[in-house]
Amino acid sequence: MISLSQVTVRYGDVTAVSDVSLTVPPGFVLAVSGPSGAGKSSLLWAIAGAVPVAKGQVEVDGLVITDRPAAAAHGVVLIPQGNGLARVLTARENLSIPLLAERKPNDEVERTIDQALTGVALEESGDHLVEELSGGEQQRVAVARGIAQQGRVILADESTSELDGTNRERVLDLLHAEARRGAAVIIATHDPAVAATAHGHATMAEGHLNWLRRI
Ligand SMILES: Nc1ncnc2c1ncn2[C@@H]1O[C@H](COP(=O)(O)OP(=O)(O)OP(=O)(O)O)[C@@H](O)[C@H]1O
Repeated sequence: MISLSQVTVRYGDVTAVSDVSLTVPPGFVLAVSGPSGAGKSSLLWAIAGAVPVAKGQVEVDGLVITDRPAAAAHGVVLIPQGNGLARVLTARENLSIPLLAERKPNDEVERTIDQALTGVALEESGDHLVEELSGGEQQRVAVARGIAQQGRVILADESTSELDGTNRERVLDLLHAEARRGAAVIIATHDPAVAATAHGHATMAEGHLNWLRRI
């Protein structure tokens, strides 16, 4: 369960997120849309513990989120805009880093990576360097890395923006499957077709959140 109460995020004089309260229970997908600069990424970063909260509180399943390492250890997975992949490592290596950090056995890590790459139809590309992959393929690697972590919260920031229709459907199916597994999922998106698949839909404007369809 993601619970935000009156969360504000500031960068100096800029208020990126203003007094946002929301809950996303396990099993639900929330889409957040809104114009560029509205505060969508900052909202996800706050939930991921990647930016400090100036006011209010973020809680995930009872844990107050204060920093990224604690949030990650608690199962808060961020699939960042721009993918956040190491370009000079292979797709497999990128997927393995968070899994090995969890000290999972090697054979389990390999199995999980195979499943995740197959899920995004990149089972043949695991040994390619990220910099050799197309933009859309890199985006699918980032999604596979997020899915492989089996988090309790999945935060997908524009994770379908570079995909064709087939791959967009594939990624949306994966994110919905994560929700059915029990994750609480938030997708930041400019794409109305993506938002239409979610259980709830909110928009952001100048840091404020407004519900179009409530969870
Ligand atoms: N690190 C930062 N330092 C200063 N200002 C920032 C920083 N990151 C974001 N901002 C500002 O905060 C506001 C919200 O940005 P944010 O990236 O959260 O919006 P967004 O809705 O995700 O935009 P986009 O759709 O373009 O990704 C913007 O005014 C942006 O310029």
